Amino acid sequence: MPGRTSAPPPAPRPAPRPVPPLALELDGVSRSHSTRRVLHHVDLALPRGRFLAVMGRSGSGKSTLLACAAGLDRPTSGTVTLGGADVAALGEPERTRLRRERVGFVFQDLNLLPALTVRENVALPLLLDERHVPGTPHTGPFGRADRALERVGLLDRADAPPAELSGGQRQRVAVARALVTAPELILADEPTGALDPVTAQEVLGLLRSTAAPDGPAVLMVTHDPVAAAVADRTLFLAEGRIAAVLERPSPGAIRTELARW
Ligand SMILES: Nc1ncnc2c1ncn2[C@@H]1O[C@H](COP(=O)(O)OP(=O)(O)OP(=O)(O)O)[C@@H](O)[C@H]1O
Repeated sequence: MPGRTSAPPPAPRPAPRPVPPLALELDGVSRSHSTRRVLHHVDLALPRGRFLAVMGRSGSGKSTLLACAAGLDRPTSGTVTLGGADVAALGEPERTRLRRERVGFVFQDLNLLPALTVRENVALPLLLDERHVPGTPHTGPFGRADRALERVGLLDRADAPPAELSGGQRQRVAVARALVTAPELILADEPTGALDPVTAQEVLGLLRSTAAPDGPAVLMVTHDPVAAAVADRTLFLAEGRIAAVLERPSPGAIRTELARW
């Protein structure tokens, strides 16, 4: 109609941001030992590519949470979903395989085997997989180990025994070993507990860069506010319950929060 202006076309909607799949989900997880409740109804959803720190006083349930997340301990109630699989629904062989393929572990006591070279240690999770196909030198266990070692800056030490490396270098080897299977989740228990502050920052930087888009999620238990401040989010446990969750807190904010629980 003359004189009538037509309404402008609606602005295109921004495309929804893709939500990364969950690497780990805890839904109402409780864990008791005899009559004592160690975890109380813990809910947690950790998407791939995110870095979560778990803090709390000694005895607050951090290790129990980690063990339940890894399928190493069974919740008394609630469900743990790891890489889309309900852990309780799996038999022990499937659970072991799920852990080996989808989860990488980095612990304070490094568990590197002294009789093996650095390369062999990193390749071990692949060599233990009975279904593993040898592959070409590049795609086989040792080629993949070398690529993981390259990521942590230690390819030049691949032929050395772990004893010839510093503590920080050994912990970087442990990170390479955790990464070699391209897992969905890295579980780290006090990974910097035995390291000096500078070396600790190197290892934290590696974990931080690991939890990138398209990368695994990282769940790290730590007592160190400086380490926790590297994560996207810090969860505080108190007597087995989630007492608080902070987004990108500073070390100072973490100390303040810790003092409350
Ligand atoms: N197998 C078990 N049997 C009985 N009690 C247990 C068992 N495992 C853990 N507990 C108890 O559960 C509580 C939480 O233990 P957990 O190791 O999870 O705490 P934490 O926060 O990791 O402590 P820390 O920082 O000292 O490692 C503690 O009081 C502990 O004594």
